Amino acid sequence: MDDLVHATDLPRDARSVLELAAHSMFQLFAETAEGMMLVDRKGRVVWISEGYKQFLPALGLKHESDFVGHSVDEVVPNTLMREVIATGRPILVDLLTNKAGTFLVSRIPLRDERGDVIGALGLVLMAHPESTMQPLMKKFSRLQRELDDARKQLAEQRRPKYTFASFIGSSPPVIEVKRQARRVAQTDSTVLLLGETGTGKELLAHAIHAASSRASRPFIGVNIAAVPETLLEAEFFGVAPGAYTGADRKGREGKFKLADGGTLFLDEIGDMPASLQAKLLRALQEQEIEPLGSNDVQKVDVRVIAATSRDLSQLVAEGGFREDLYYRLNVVPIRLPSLRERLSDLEALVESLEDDISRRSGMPHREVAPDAFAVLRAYPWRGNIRELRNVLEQVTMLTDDLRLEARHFRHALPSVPPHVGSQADVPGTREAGSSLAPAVPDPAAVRPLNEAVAELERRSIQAALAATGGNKQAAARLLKISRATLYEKLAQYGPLL
Ligand SMILES: Nc1ncnc2c1ncn2[C@@H]1O[C@H](COP(=O)(O)OP(=O)(O)OP(=O)(O)O)[C@@H](O)[C@H]1O
Repeated sequence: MDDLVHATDLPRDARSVLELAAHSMFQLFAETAEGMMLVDRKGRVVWISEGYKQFLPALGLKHESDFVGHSVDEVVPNTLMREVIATGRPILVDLLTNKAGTFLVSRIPLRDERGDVIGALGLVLMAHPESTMQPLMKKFSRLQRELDDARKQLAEQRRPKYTFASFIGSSPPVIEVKRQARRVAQTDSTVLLLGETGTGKELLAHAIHAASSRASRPFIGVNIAAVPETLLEAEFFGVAPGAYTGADRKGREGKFKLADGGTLFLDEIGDMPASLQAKLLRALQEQEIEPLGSNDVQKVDVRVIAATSRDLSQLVAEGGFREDLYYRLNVVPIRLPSLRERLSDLEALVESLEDDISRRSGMPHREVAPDAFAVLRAYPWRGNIRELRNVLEQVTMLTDDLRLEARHFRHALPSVPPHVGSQADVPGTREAGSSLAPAVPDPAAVRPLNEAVAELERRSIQAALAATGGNKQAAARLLKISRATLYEKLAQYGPLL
């Protein structure tokens, strides 16, 4: 606008270009807007476009002369044209509602060569936008809903996921584990959770955090086995700005920094590469980290809970784990019992897991029959509670029956001899590992050895993957084969999960 004010200072041809531009803009607006009006500095309507005439009947007016020449407030209820003239400030987009309906409007002050307001231009950009703009409004409300959901999810994630009450079980080894965990929650000591895969180490780590004074601060977990070795250092300690080109150019905070003030859960600590063990030890001892590509040392305040399903002391003896780091982590070791050691918790666990499965899937709650418990007790549960959950989920999805019986579980647990859970079997007392009489084989069921071996191999891999929630590294460990061999077998047998 200032440029236009000083248009008189321009050479003649430049001025005429500006005048032409203003003229053609005026024409363009008059033709493309649904309606346009001009008011003078007193707020009187001096002109309306052809298009504007369509609104007159809805405003209760018959002729153009009932509108033009009148004060704009008289003929257009709720207009803000006078305000624009008084302030000299445009209202570029506004919704005007009056007896004629709702309109998307724009109001622009008009100035003379000295810059004084001499009137205003009113544009009806869209009539009844509530219907025309519906797709846009819908998209907007969908985005708003998604934002609200994401906010809720984030708040949910930040809230402690599990408490001691979520750790189901009242067998003596579980009572002891909970007692130790409750005690250590009151301190800032490093905790080392030991136990087979799926025994609830991560759940217990959450519960310790939730019962500690750090509960309102973040709980950050890293599964060391799941992160490629080359990325681990950046994952832990972060990357300084400018250390890399590309996506990481701006720098990135590491998990230690993200857990500042809270708890850092280091799962599968036994898989920590030797090259990073010294740096981790320093972070634990000094509570200091050095992001990749930086010479700056940053202070952090982090409580570490580490977990492993491997025998760390043996790893130390074999030279695969630093002894000093082992002692630093092993301040308060807590050993979680395997499911085989606490079969008396099986019923409570099944009840709670079934509740959770039906709640999440929206399917009805299933009752588990006593003969089914006999089958569940006879199974070795190498994947522990995670495997129990997977089996329950699998069986629940495969049937509509509200009562899960032994027959439902036999398919999922083929290694349990067929007579277990049958009428002849007394349910209840047998623990895994007890000697069970093999069933008499039917000659028709005997298959060529290579086929039978392949089938057994396939099922074992399937079970290991189910037990580890699809974690191939952990599955390979359960099967006591290398990761490369597992990949070979997966290629041979096709997708199993
Ligand atoms: N005591 C328990 N009560 C209820 N659910 C449990 C219990 N222990 C474990 N779970 C459930 O079993 C699954 C596996 O538990 P979690 O991931 O904590 O085991 P983990 O020992 O950390 O396994 P991994 O060593 O493979 O990482 C989770 O779904 C968890 O909620």
